[in-house]
Amino acid sequence: KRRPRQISVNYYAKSCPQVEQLVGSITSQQFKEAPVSAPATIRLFFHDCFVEGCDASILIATQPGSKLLAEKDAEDNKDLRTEGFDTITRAKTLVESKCPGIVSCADILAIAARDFIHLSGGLNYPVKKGRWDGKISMATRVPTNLPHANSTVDQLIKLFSSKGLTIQDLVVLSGAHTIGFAHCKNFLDRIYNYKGTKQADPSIDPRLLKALKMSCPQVGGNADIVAPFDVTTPFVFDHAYYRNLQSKLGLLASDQGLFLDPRTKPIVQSFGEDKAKFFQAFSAAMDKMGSIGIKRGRRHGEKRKVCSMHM
Ligand code: HEM
Ligand SMILES: [Ca+2]
Ligand SMILES: [Ca+2]
Repeated sequence: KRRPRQISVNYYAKSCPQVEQLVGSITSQQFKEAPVSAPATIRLFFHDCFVEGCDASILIATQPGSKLLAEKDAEDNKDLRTEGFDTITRAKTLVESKCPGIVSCADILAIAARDFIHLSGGLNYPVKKGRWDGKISMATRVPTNLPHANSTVDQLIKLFSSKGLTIQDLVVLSGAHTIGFAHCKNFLDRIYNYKGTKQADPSIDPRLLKALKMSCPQVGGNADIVAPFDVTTPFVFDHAYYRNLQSKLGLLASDQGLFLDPRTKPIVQSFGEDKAKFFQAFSAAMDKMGSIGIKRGRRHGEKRKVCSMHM
């Protein structure tokens, strides 16, 4: 008999009722010790869901000596912080000690991402569970399934639509850039040579431009330097991101583009005005993103014991 491919909030009610508490004890500890665990884990969840669906494929380690790279070793995933992976490893170890063989890595990642949104000031929305872990993790599948810092709004809309996400979902989920940081290389062209003009993008606030140029020299800069997405509240989950876009304070071309394109600009404006509306829409969009490519059963899925290794 085929079980429906759906997930539910009370999926572990009988098999592991304390799963959210267990994950929560790890996420709150991590948040205190290393606050960057919040943006790190939220981004990890996004990069998981967009490649092969929300199935913890992002957590698989490349086999030692193998030429076939796993997703996490793809160029686009090189900058995923270790704090995100560490959080999931710790949570999984604790959950396995109390409920062995029950809870998927994919579900733990979904719960942890929500925890960090809540810990950072966002809503504590309910997380559906019942995802199985995936059997495929290939670096070659990554570049076409993830957006890039210089993606056009048109490309972003097409990519999100290919995942079942709307234009509104694109704008809402980009609001995750209310926390976290980006490396210079992701906006270097934008501040020194926008579209080959040898000039900065005209849609950057001059003071922000000056500050970014100070942190990120055109050549010879330190590759580890990062700049905050939200210059006002980089560690607080709020709706400041949208206000910033209206003041030309977006960091990436893909961020600022949302205020330049007539299809997305009105949505940016409405979230800039209404925090509660953004929070509600963000919870709904995370639920939707968290349902991409769900696997159930042994034919397509597995329940890993260690998140970085297939069964
Ligand atoms: C819409 C297209 C998007 C593009 C082009 C994009 C691109 C990027 C880039 C280039 C970085 C910087 C990485 C680095 O330099 O270390 C980044 C960071 C981040 N992204 Fe996105 N992103 C997008 C959407 C999303 C979505 C949908 C989410 C989550 C729902 C998200 C969450 C984050 C977070 C939290 C960070 C900060 C990570 C950290 O500080 O460790 N992004 N993104
Ligand atoms: Ca995945
Ligand atoms: Ca913020």
